[in-house]
Amino acid sequence: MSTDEHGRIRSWTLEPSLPRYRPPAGAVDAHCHVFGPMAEFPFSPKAKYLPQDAGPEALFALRDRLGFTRNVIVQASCHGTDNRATLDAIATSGGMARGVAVVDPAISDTELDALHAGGIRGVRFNFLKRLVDDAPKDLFLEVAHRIQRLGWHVVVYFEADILDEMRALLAAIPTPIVIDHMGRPDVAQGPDGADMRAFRALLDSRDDIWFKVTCPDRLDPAGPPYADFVRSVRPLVQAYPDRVLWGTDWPHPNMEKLLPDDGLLVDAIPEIAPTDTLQRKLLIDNPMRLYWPETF
Ligand SMILES: O=C(O)/C=C(\CC(=O)C(=O)O)C(=O)O
Repeated sequence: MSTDEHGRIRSWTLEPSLPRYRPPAGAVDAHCHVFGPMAEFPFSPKAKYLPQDAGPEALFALRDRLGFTRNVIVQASCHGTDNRATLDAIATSGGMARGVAVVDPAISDTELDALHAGGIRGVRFNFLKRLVDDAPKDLFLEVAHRIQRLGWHVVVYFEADILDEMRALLAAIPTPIVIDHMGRPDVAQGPDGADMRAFRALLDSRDDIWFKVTCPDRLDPAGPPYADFVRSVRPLVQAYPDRVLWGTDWPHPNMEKLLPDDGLLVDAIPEIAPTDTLQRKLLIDNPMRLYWPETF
C-alpha cells in the first residue's frame, strides 16, 4: 500500500520489470489512464479514489519501456466528466495517443466536436457502483445516438453479475461497442464456466461488440503468471481474433494493495495470443481499425 501524507494513493509500481516478450513494432496499449497532474487538472468532487499524479510523461516513459508505440487513454472516473487531463495527454503525444471520454449527457454537439478534434474516438459508460453514483441507461442511449455521426464507439464497463441486466441496453446501442475487461468474468471458472459462456453469448449476439482482454491482475488473484486468466482468455482470443484489444490498464486505478508489474502483464500476451498473427491483430490491426481508422 502506498499512500502519501495527503491520503493520495499510488496504484502502480515505479520500477516495472523489462518484459521478456517484445511486442511487434507499432503496438497499441489500448487501455490506460492518466491522473492529473492534480495542480493543473483537479479531480472530480465525486471521485471515489484520490490518486497520486500519473501524468503523460510517466505514461509515455512506460510505453517506451514496454516496447509499445501508441496509447488509447480512457478517461478514469476520478476525473468525472472533465476530460482535460485526457485531452492534454493526447495533445502531448505527438499523434501517438487517442482517447475515450466520459461525458455529461447534456453535452452540446459543439463540445463533442471539440473532443473529436482533441483525439477522442469513443465515450465510456461506467456501471460500477463503487466508481460512479449513477449510470442512467436512457440518457446513455441518447448519447450513443448522438455520437454516431462522429464515427465513435461506446466503451462499457460492468461486472459479470449484471451482464443480464445490460443486454437490452447493449442491444440498443447503435454504434460499435467495446467491453472493458470482458465484463469482469470469474476466470477461476475456466473457459467453459458460466461467466465465459454468458460473455460469448453476448459476443455472438452482435458482430460489432469488441472486448479488452485486460486486467489479469484484477481478475486472477493468484497473480503472475495468471494461470486461470490465461486458460480462460486464450480460447476467447482464438475465437474472436478480429475484435479483441489489449491494454496495460496503467496506472491500475484502485490496485494500491497489489501493485501489478507491467512487465509481467506484457509477458502474459503471448500466453493468451500464442501466434504472431494473433498478436498482430490484438496489438496493431484491431486497435488501429478502431482508433486510427484513417490509416487504412
Ligand atoms: O481501469 C479500470 O478500467 C478500472 C477501474 C477504474 C476505472 O475504471 C475508473 O476509475 O474509471 C476500477 O476497476 O477501479
